[in-house]
Amino acid sequence: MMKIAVVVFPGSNCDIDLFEALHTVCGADAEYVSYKKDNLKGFDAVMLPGGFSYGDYLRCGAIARFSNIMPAIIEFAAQGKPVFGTCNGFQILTEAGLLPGALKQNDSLKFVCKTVNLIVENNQTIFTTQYKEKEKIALPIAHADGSYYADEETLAELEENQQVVFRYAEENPNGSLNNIAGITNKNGNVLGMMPHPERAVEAMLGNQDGLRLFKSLLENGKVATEEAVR
Ligand SMILES: NC(=O)CC[C@H](N)C(=O)O
Repeated sequence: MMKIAVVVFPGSNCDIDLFEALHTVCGADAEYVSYKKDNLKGFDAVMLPGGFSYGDYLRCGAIARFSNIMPAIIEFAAQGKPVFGTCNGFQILTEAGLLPGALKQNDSLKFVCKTVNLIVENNQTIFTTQYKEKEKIALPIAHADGSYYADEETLAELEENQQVVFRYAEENPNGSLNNIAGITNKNGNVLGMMPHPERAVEAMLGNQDGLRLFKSLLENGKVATEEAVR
């Protein structure tokens, strides 16, 4: 079974949701890993939770990116192993240079907390095979800095390589360019997204649209990891 690291930074507040989605709901082998650690030995995938790491001082994710654990995450990603970041996790991945572009303050200059519709633009990533192509799903968002920005050249490249995985459907809640809600790196093994799939995994709570993201990874991730180390 895949072993998944849930990295905890000072100020993370979605780490428990992420852990429970993996462990309790999916029955996966998940483990909390402190930002103080300097290695990811024995893990097959790494997940960065949402929250307010270092109180969002300077810029969201800008301080967390200098944590002890980051060189190990960068190396892990370079080996082609699965790395996932939601919300603040996405911000940390862009700050660390593992994903292109940046997350700016929402156009409204307000914190936005609601459920939005998304289109699954790429269901061929290791994180999305259980969705249908162009499927419309609903996921919660909760952020102040979710406006995706990249220069024109980078945007064109993202579109051409099918790196845009999730796009806001009818309504763009934050001003993201090209309605981008989630992207992968060129290799497809690093996914960052502003919406929170871990908050939509239980029928009792009214939405299970996030569940298939974790199930996709659990189904495909082990293969991806084995291919990466070969
Ligand atoms: N839920 C989150 O991870 C929020 C991320 C970040 N603190 C923001 O407000 O943009």
